[in-house]
Amino acid sequence: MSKGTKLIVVVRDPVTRAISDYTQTLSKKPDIPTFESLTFKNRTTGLIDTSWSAIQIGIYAKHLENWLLYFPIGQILFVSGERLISDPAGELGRVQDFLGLKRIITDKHFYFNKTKGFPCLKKAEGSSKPHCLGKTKGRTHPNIDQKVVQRLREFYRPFNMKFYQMTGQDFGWD
Ligand SMILES: Nc1ncnc2c1ncn2[C@@H]1O[C@H](COP(=O)(O)OS(=O)(=O)O)[C@@H](OP(=O)(O)O)[C@H]1O
Repeated sequence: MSKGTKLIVVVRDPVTRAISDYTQTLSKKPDIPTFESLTFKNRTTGLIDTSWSAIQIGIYAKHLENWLLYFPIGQILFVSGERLISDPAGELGRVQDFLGLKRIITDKHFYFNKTKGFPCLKKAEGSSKPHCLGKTKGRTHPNIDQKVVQRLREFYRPFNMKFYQMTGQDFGWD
């Protein structure tokens, strides 16, 4: 990879990310254990299983430490997955600026689709029709035991703080 390569990384709340990841696996393998049981090495002590990829991927600060061995921070853009939903044009504005492109994609390209519950394109490329992402994006997540969610929030907090500090951005995941 060229030294000047620019990287764009979309990050979202690691707890929601883990549940989303699990939801995707569940859709392909309905017989897998529950999210709650996969989360812990030891549920009684609350020890999280960081070898489970759904959990591990969300420890962004650790991954960033490794990437910084190869790329300067200025070559990496961190896109907020939450803002990609609440303000897609704003977030894509940052992407276009980062890539040195003219801001061609703006608010006027999006509308909020109430059925999908997400922003969609008013016109897909090369078509005059609106376009939303497919059924595999924006799935309903299973209900997860709130105590497990809370334990995961606690687990991720220090890593999130470190990540905000490293990127100079507060993603507001607390
Ligand atoms: N506009 C729009 N429409 C639908 N979905 C949207 C959109 N913007 C962001 N998202 C969020 O993207 C999540 C899926 O993206 P992933 O990165 O998990 O996709 S991938 O499976 O890795 O390709 C998906 O996560 P889930 O909600 O868990 O399905 C969405 O929350």
